Amino acid sequence: MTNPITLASDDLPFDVDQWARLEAVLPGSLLRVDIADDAALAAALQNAEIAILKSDLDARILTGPKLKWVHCNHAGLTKSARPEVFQRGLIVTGSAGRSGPALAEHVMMFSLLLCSGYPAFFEAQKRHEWRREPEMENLHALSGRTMAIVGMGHTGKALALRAKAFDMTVLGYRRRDAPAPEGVDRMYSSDKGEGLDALLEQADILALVVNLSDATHHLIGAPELARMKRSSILVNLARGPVVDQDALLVALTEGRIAGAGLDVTTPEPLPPGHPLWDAPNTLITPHFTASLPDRSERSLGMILDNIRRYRAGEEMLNRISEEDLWSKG
Ligand SMILES: NC(=O)c1ccc[n+]([C@@H]2O[C@H](COP(=O)([O-])OP(=O)(O)OC[C@H]3O[C@@H](n4cnc5c(N)ncnc54)[C@H](O)[C@@H]3O)[C@@H](O)[C@H]2O)c1
Ligand SMILES: O=C(O)[C@H](O)CO
Repeated sequence: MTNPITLASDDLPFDVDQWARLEAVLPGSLLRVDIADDAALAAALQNAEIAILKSDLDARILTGPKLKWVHCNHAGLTKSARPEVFQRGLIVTGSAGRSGPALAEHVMMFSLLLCSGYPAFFEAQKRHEWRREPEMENLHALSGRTMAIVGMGHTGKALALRAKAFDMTVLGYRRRDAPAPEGVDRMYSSDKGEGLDALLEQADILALVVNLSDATHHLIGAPELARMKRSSILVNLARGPVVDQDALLVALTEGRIAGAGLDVTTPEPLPPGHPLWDAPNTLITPHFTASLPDRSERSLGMILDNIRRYRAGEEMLNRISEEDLWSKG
């Protein structure tokens, strides 16, 4: 069997042994390309049937007469998964799930810090003050409270298990109606005609771990924030535009919700003068979560499995569907 010519971007996070394992399944047909070299990339795309990339590259670049499959080593693809790519019949896959447990921990970190009033304690500590303000006493343990999860993919499922281990009630929201994953007390789905209202109304923590697509752009805006409890907290690990950030800023400033934990913003980086930095009870991390020790191995495993599936004509892992399209950005 001849191997398809496969372009692999040199910036993939693989060590020598991992590169050798990739080369071993594609003997004599792997083109390693310096992604910063536009001419080398364009030339390689003329011959390649498969492109394995670290970055979520712009769909306009991803053209070649023989190109059939593009893999981007990111979970959320918004630049490559564009309408023109699907019109050209390309298969697009990503690495969703390579960081699921770490993202779930980040949601738990924001939840614990915000519900335990940690930002105010930390400010007091920096001033060397032993301080118990009345509002500091109105703090909530996670146990017995409700975690509502929007997006029940790799991260959503990992988060459900962690929230359940904290004795929380766990609600989940996804597109398709299917049995509840482990740890989820009640699933809601758009296929059953259910909207987000039940989650918004019951959530103590509303966690966004969903793809950004045309369907989820500004999924949480002023009407949704108005339905949330005043004591609730919004956590966004997905992508900035899943939230209408202007509406969030108003809700935080007016005390419509009690706080926010944001690993993603609009734009990124968030400019130094942006008012969101100073929003009440808001924690911001710079799209940066802790890494799993086997993160690159998880990526390589998905790529090797998908090469096998591609050759066998089987359904591929993490294939982006037209429903996942983000055509506005
Ligand atoms: N903050 C970070 O560093 C970071 C890292 C990785 C991923 N992410 C973001 O988190 C998202 C989730 O990551 P993952 O690895 O769990 O991906 P995933 O693809 O496994 O999960 C996403 C889930 O969202 C669901 N979904 C999509 N559109 C929906 C809709 N309209 N309504 C309900 N559910 C919908 C999908 O069906 C899927 O189950 C990614 O898409 C990415 O945007 C952020
Ligand atoms: O989608 C991902 O993999 C992370 O957010 C990094 O962009």
